[in-house]
Amino acid sequence: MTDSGTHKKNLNHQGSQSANAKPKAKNGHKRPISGNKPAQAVQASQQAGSRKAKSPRELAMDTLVKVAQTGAYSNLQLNRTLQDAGLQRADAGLVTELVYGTIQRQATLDYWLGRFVSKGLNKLEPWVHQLLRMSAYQLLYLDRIPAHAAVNEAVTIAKKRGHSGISGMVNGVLRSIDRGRDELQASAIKHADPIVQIALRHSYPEWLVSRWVSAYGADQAERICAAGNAHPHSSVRVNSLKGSREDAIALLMEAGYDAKPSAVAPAGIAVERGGNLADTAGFRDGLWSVQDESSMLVAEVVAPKAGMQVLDCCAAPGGKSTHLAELMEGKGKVWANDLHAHKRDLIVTQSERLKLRNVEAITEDALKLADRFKPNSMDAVLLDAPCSGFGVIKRKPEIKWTKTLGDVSDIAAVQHRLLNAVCDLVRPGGVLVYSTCTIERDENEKQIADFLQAHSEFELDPGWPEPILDQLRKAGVIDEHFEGQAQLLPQHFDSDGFYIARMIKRS
Ligand SMILES: C[S@@+](CC[C@H](N)C(=O)[O-])C[C@H]1O[C@@H](n2cnc3c(N)ncnc32)[C@H](O)[C@@H]1O
Repeated sequence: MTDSGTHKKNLNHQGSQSANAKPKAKNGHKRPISGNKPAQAVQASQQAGSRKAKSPRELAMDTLVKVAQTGAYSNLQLNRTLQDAGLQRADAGLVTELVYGTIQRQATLDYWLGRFVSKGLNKLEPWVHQLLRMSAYQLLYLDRIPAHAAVNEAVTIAKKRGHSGISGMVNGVLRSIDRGRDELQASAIKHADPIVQIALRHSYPEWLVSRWVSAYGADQAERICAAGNAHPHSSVRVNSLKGSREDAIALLMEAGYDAKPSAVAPAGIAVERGGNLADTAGFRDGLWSVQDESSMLVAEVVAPKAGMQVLDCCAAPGGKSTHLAELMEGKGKVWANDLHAHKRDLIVTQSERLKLRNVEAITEDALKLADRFKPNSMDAVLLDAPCSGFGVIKRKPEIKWTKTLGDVSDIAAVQHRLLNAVCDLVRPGGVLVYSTCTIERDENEKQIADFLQAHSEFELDPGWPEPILDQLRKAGVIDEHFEGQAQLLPQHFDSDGFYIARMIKRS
């Protein structure tokens, strides 16, 4: 059983704003840094200098407070912070590491902090609580930040923001954590209840662990939790209309990326090292798109043919619509629909960048698509439904703290309505593919079982492309009983957790 919490990350940072201080995960991957624009950076840091700029740690602390208090997505809030501050790359990397890592590990951090904060963590001011979490994260999870740097910087922030009692308390608590470092390992947390133990070791809410233990067993549940704390690697999908995967790999390697063919997606390339993939010539020229490898399987499972009419009901920002259009060799039509008018532009921008002429972006509530299109008019319909998102926790760690059991049943009810609203658009003999980026059975297998029970005109279809089935079998995702639906867990390919069901409408 993996416990990434027992290994400290190798972070080369001396606590100052050093240029070579690039945070690294324990496996050598860097977290993607967004909002890092050198020209703006220089200008903004000059402006910031005259305003008494905040240190990277103070910026990280403020970001954590905002995410916790406003429910903002961590990636969006972090982008805003980085763009406003205009940090050098190394400092931006430190802020990124501290924000994601602290949110990821907050339950484990609170478990240990609770021992040393005598008045109780819930009595702390929000900024003090986040400062302690963030500093304990450095002490317990980041190898190359010297303890004195983590503690001193925390005390400096506490002095700047609070009274002397607070800075004294921060100093005392962090020094106690530092002294006990060898004992305060996630793997040292023992509890008679395996659910509580997994939840505390890997930092997840108990209700979520409990559901995963029921659905997948304790061993797999613990692997899911560990995988959700790993650094995500990047990946791109090659535009098959513009070149081969081999050519794209060669271009990426030339540009300094460590690129290799995806273990699961035929058009995918896994990228281990390098900068922002959306900031490459190949991306701008439409040679590739940035997409998770599990997500790339969805259009492959739809397996559309050139000339078909295909409807993507929930399409923005257009990752799967554009993939469908590529697989159709630019012929036929992909109707790329989304509820939100402002998201239509995202689909148009991607289609134009990829030079795809067979994507038509439309704006409609998918519940009303039956008013716009005739029954039996589509060769294939894709419902990539809104979902709880538990498959993408490693990219959006706050999901584990913000989503509730009530959210799961609410979104499952929406998915049920969406499936019922769009299924009549599939022609007899046509295909309906349902997918989510979650690992919740109520939104996946159970959703589809209920749908098939109510719609005897549909049946699951195991006729997926053989190269994909082969990889899924090798990874243990499916077995000889495969019927046409698969649940990828985040540990299977180190990619997102995804559910895909392919159904055929009987002729
Ligand atoms: C999982 S995301 C889709 C991702 C997209 N398929 C891709 O691969 O880029 C779900 C999308 O569903 C849209 N959505 C939510 N409710 C909807 C509805 N009732 N009708 C249409 N779209 C909806 C959201 O705006 C969101 O963009």
